[in-house]
Amino acid sequence: MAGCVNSISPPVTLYPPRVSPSPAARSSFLFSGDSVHSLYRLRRVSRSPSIVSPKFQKQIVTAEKTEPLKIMISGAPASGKGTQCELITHKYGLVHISAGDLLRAEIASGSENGRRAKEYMEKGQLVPDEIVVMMVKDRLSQTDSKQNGWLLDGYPRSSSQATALKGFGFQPDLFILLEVPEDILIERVVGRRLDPVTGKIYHLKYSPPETEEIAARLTQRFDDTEEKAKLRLKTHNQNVSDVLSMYDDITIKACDFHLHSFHFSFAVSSLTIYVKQNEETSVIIIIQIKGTRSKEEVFAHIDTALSELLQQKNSAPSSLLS
Ligand SMILES: Nc1ncnc2c1ncn2[C@@H]1O[C@H](COP(=O)(O)OP(=O)(O)O)[C@@H](O)[C@H]1O
Repeated sequence: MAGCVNSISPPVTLYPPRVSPSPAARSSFLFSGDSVHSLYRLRRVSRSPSIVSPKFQKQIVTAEKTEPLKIMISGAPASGKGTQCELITHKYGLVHISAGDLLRAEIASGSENGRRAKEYMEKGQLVPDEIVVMMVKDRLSQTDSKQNGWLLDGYPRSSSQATALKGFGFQPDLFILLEVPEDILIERVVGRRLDPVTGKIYHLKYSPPETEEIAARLTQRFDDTEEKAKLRLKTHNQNVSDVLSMYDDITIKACDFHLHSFHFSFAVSSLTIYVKQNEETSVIIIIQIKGTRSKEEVFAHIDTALSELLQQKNSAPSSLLS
């Protein structure tokens, strides 16, 4: 890989000169049209190459006709993933697949894998790939996920998990990363409670249960103590850059195959979007959102990105790529 990078001049790889993308393709990447950054970005894009090569255009068109949305969401413990997943699945009808929930179900089943998984979860460590990867792959392969699209929560947490899933042919359209300061996260985790009857999540201080009856039956996740939350946070911080760098690997691989690759990034207040594209992977967009904002504000950012993406996928081939 390193040899590959060195052998190609980065500016040539990332920004081959002077071919403008179509207006439709340009606008499809604008998530916040009124900001200075977006204008800057528009200029960057308009100096960039045609976003897709003719050969790749055919591949995208095919994918758009047949494939529903495929989203990955990542964030530290209590960063608001659960809340955002609920809002996303409610609006977009995606199948929510949480690696943590799959593992907890495995523990509840009493299986050997569940027993082993719990040992790692109690230490706030990643459960080994040989348990997690097939579990997630099997769930993604089920008919509902294939038909309705999926929202994969808490996976991948390492580049090896990302690579494994890619090997099975699962690539996301969008990668969402929720970022929240650590002190807030710990407070959120320690006060978090679950109502086992309704599945609703409460916080003892910020969203307390409505009645005494509910309060009496609330449970706490075994790994939601301060000590374990700190360990999970440490693991998350160690792994997140690894996962994000997985997209760099993809871009590097593109030059291995002598394909076009395309990459730019920009920031709009709390939202950062990176777009990388190559012939092998289609378009992957990473949005980093500061989860300290209200859940409505965070969702508004995600919603904008998803609507744009969906529109792009559903566009007639002629309007998207002409
Ligand atoms: N993709 C994964 N790979 C390995 N272990 C995982 C994965 N997802 C979840 N786990 C394990 O399950 C635990 C709980 O995960 P989750 O329910 O997503 O909560 P959190 O994100 O708050 O840690 C993690 O601390 C980890 O031990």
